[in-house]
Amino acid sequence: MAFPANGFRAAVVTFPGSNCDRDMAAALEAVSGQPAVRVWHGDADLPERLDLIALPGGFSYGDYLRSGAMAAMSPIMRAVAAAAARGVPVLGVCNGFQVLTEARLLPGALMRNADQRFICRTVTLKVENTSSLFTNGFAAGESLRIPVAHHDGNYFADAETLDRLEGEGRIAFRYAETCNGSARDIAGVLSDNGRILGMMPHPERAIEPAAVASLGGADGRRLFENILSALASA
Ligand SMILES: NC(=O)CC[C@H](N)C(=O)O
Repeated sequence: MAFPANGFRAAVVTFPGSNCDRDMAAALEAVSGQPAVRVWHGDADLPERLDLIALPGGFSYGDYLRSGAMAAMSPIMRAVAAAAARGVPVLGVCNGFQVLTEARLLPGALMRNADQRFICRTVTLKVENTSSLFTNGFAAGESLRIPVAHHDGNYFADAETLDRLEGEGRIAFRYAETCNGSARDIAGVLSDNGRILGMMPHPERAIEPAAVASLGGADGRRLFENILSALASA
């Protein structure tokens, strides 16, 4: 994929208990051809000139207190918030989504799944937003097959916030069938400027075209391709 002179530069943050950071870095490298910079939660600063910050899945701080609550207080999250305020795109997947809500970079909260069980399977998502840098290559209403693996994926926000998110086109994805009890079947939400995406499903586990559907398929790859093509044409 063509990309401007300096090449695509993404950072992947690792918290104690992250377990999808390597997969996220591998996915970014597979799609962009550029190695991702690995950043530790205790770092005070991010590398310069980033095109994307990825907060990966996992069980940061053992999910103690609430999933993502302690990671949201990590030194690196001050730098992430500052970069996001400058418009640097941020992708939070699963635990990364939990961290983004706990850090108040996205509205709402991820509660325990409605049936109290850990859910680990590939689900069908319906694409709702097609204008953000993460979703621009999808068709409205398109179905994607992406794996989920979480016990705290039950998205909650008050009715007024949910109405606002819907009115502003900030629901990125919905579950095609009920998954974890999420309000209005929300699987992913965008920030008001569309440059922060939090989603429970794992696109980095669905990037290998050769993989059969039971290994995740390749629909997640398209999300990373969307980011690259949006940035390349910006
Ligand atoms: N795969 C993950 O990121 C797990 C997220 C989270 N700790 C949960 O189980 O809810």
